[in-house]
Amino acid sequence: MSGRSSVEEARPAMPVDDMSLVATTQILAVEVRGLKKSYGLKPILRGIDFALQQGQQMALLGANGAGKTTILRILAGLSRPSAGTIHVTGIDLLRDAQHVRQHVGLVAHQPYLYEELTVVENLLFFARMYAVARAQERVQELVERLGLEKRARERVGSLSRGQVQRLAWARALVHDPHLLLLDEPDTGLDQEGQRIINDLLSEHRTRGGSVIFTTHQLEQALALSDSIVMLRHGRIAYRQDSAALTIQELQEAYGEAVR
Ligand SMILES: Nc1ncnc2c1ncn2[C@@H]1O[C@H](COP(=O)(O)OP(=O)(O)OP(=O)(O)O)[C@@H](O)[C@H]1O
Repeated sequence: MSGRSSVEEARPAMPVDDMSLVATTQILAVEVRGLKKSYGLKPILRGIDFALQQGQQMALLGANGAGKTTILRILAGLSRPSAGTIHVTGIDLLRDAQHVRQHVGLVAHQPYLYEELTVVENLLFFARMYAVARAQERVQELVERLGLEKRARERVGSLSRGQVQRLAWARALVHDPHLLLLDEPDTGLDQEGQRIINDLLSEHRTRGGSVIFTTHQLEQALALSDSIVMLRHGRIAYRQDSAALTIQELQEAYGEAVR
């Protein structure tokens, strides 16, 4: 991945489930402390703490409206927290959101694409925004990887839901980010689309990239994560290393958390 060395400052690494155990060598992918967010007078996040090591995948679970998307949007620099501190690959998000955005790719419910531009025009726009080297080649590569060749010159407004989701994945990956934030990322994808994103995710992991993803599929959460964090009423109700969990235990914990 590009640009990693620029952020390798000496921040300590902490396991996701215990902020008090401090290792010393590895920079954290994400460190969130005391995160709060309110919309008007309505508190949504009431004090969230977690950390994610480089190369780790975290599943963020919780009922509809629990605040999962809100956390991902804040981490992506699209929404400001009401309180708390956030570091992404060692960079203080509140001080330098622009720099953080260079390291983050987001696949969300909203595709964040320009409907009037074509597939290729959208990707070129984002590639240039992120100052991607050899933008044309990178865009071409992603169009092919996501199986969008036949739609490359069509406007986004004319694409199907699944094709838009494929393009949203390409946009999220165009600058080869360290951290992928994935909000129910297989929504709308057919079997082939799911196979493609599984391959892309596996390559991201192989390169040492980190992932935070949301899903309502508990089997998928357990299979694809190193750790699980569950939200309830704006707080973390449960966290556990995935390797320590069976699907039955996860279902039980989820049942309690969403009650
Ligand atoms: N822009 C906004 N203005 C006011 N309230 C908002 C806004 N965005 C989100 N909310 C509220 O914040 C709460 C958390 O929403 P969020 O989208 O983060 O939930 P979620 O856990 O991602 O849910 P889901 O599983 O349905 O995707 C909800 O009550 C929602 O209504």
